[in-house]
Amino acid sequence: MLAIEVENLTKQYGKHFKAVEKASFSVETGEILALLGPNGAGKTTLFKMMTSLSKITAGKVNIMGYDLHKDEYKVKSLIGYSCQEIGLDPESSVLFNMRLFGKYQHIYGDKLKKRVDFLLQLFELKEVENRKVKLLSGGMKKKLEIATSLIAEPKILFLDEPTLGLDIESRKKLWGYIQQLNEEQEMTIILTTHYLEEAEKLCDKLVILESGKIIKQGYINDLKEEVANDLIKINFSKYEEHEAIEYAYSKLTNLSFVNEVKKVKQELIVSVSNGRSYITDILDETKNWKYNIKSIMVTEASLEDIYLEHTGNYIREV
Ligand SMILES: Nc1ncnc2c1ncn2[C@@H]1O[C@H](COP(=O)(O)OP(=O)(O)OP(=O)(O)O)[C@@H](O)[C@H]1O
Repeated sequence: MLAIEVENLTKQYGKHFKAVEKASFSVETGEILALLGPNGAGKTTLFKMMTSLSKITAGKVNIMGYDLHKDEYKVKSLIGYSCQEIGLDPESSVLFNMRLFGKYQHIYGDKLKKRVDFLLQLFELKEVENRKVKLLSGGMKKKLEIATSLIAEPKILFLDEPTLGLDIESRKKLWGYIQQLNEEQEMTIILTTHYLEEAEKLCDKLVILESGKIIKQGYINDLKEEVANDLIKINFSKYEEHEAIEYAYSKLTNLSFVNEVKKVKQELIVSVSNGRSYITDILDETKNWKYNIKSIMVTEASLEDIYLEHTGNYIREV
């Protein structure tokens, strides 16, 4: 069953600027989808429209078969939304914030107490339940943001930059919680991220957004297969980089087994059908070059290569 269906979703600010333009994609129940894109691509705007926090200019959102426009109340009962601006009160305790968010969502009494307790255990926040939010670490705050969005037992979870600014250890821990929610509770999850590693680790599906438009989408495995080629990445010494890249580019594009050569910043990326078997041919070719090669590496296509293939740029990670 489709959990999320978005059709031609558009957000216009003012007369001419479209922050999101005709976005269409879908997510099956139990899948995790990543919306990937640089700053200002329109990820948050898309999320806000899908969660009815921002008015839709044009297009449609269906959540578990319910039209957001016609059944807003029902849709809201099915989703949880976690973002930085969620509005935690920094001067109050973890417990107080959790209970307050429960009340916002019309959950009271024993039911609220049990749910809050369950979530604090799940996210290992029980020990700090009486601590003021302003005294929590970044990782704890992120966990609390997610926990508050889960109080009403949503079927679909929206996570806006769930691990932004966290160190890699805290990030990995949060990935564990997200996977647990997905696997144990069959929760459908849609998240925005700048981190390719995050999308690769967690997600089944990918939507790449640039300047408000979807430029590529699909299952990560299919997208990797599309890139199909292995990539041989060549770097040169800094002082002769530019000249060397131009020279190597002209030489490599003439080799019969090379499918494509791309110049990306200080790197040459050579696509070949079977990198491992051709690496010696490439090394032979480079023997006579007068330029110093700093490194030469064979890799299988990664999410970064998929991103590069479709955007022509490495994603700017922050
Ligand atoms: N209320 C608004 N009025 C006018 N323009 C806006 C408004 N909100 C957002 N924008 C613009 O819409 C574009 C998309 O912004 P959005 O916050 O959705 O991007 P994003 O992909 O989430 O970026 P980031 O990763 O930096 O959060 C940006 O150019 C932003 O400046």
